Parts: sequence; C-alpha cells; structure tokens
Amino acid sequence: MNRGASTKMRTDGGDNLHAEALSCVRGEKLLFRDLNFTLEPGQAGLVTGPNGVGKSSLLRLIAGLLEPFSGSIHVPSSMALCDDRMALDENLPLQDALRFWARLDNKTDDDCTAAIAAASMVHLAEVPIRYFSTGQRQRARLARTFLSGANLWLLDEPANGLDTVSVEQLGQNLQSHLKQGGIILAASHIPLPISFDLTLELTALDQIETPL
Ligand SMILES: Nc1ncnc2c1ncn2[C@@H]1O[C@H](COP(=O)(O)OP(=O)(O)OP(=O)(O)O)[C@@H](O)[C@H]1O
Repeated sequence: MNRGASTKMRTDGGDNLHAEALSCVRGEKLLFRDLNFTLEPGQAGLVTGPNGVGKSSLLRLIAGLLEPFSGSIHVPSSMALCDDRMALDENLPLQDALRFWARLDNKTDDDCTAAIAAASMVHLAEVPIRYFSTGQRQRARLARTFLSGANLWLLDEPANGLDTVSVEQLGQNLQSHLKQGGIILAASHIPLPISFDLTLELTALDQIETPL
C-alpha cells in the first residue's frame, strides 16, 4: 500500500451514512482497513473493539476531523459528535453555554430548555459547568447533542460516568432520535439500552499491515 496511490472521497447530503473500503492511518499505523457499512434513517450502529483499536478515530473520521487513508465516505448533511471534549464554555451556566450553540444552530431558547430537560438537568441550568461532576458533565455534552438537531449523532462512550437512571434516560433519548428518522453511530464499552442494526467490531491489525 502506498499513501500517494490511495484514493479517497468524501461527499455529503442525502439521508444515509455510507462507508466503502474505508481505511484509517494514525501515527503512521494502519488502524482499520476496508470498512464497509451503511446506516439509513432510523438505524443505529455500534462500534466495538479493544482500547486503541480505532473506535474514536472512526467517529472523528466520519465527523470530518480526520482524513481517511483510503476509501469513500458519504455523510448526511448534519451531524453532531459527542466525545470527551467539552464543547461548552465551562465558565457559563449550562443554559447560557447551550444558548451560544443554539444561536449558531438556529435553535430557540425553548429548544435549549427541552434539551436540558431531556438530560434531566433542569435543576442545574443556572450552575456554571465548571462545578459539574463527571456524570453531570457527560449529561451536559449529551444535552448539546440533543439540542443540535443533527441527523447523525456520533457518540463516543456516551454512557461514560452516567448512573443507572441516566443510562436508561439516554436510551430513551436515543430511541426518540431514531424514531424521528435520525441515525446513531456509537462507540461504547458499556452496554447501551437500545437495539443496534449493525455492529462494527474493530480488531487490531498486525503491524505487518503498516502502510508506510
Ligand atoms: N493524535 C494522534 N496521533 C497519532 N496517533 C494517535 C492520535 N490519537 C490517537 N492515536 C492512536 O490511534 C490509535 C487509536 O486510537 P482511538 O482513540 O481511535 O482508539 P479507541 O478504539 O477509541 O480506544 P479506547 O477504547 O481506548 O477509547 C491508538 O493507538 C492511539 O494511540
């Protein structure tokens, strides 16, 4: 394999998430290759595999934050990535931090209120995010995803730090997104309370497959 010879294509629009012969290299290491899958509106996919195999890298690649080494990817017109980065101003109360994004996403204050309620954070709406616990911070990240209105939710370990009730509630929010024709691709070591239409089990590739 040769980096110069690799072909790659990225397109967007339409309803589906579709990957064909998708390969990813990070730090000069081939993480996965020839990944093929499609998710249609209302479908959910689960990415599994051991630590370091490339689950987060796949989600970041789909989000457009990493380039594929080769292959093609077609993404819906709008997506939200929820990972361990806090894309919210931690010095602001939750509702103000969400309203910043709401304005950019053409959402209303009512949408913010609904997202805060969906994450069971009404009692924390006026508390600055820097005071939140681990699970509360995770719920704030999820609230940002609920608010986005994006078709495709890319969720990296969405149940991390959540208590049992919050995991169940996350399941309800995921179901509701699917019922509305949304698509979910989630990487998780923890079982999530929804049924998946597709499981992508990534396995570590032999070093001999290093492309460089
Ligand atoms: N910025 C980077 N530069 C080079 N290599 C990186 C970078 N970020 C991650 N990697 C490497 O890419 C590989 C895949 O990382 P990734 O985070 O995608 O794994 P993962 O399957 O999500 O792991 P985990 O289950 O621990 O979350 C790892 O070997 C990691 O060290």
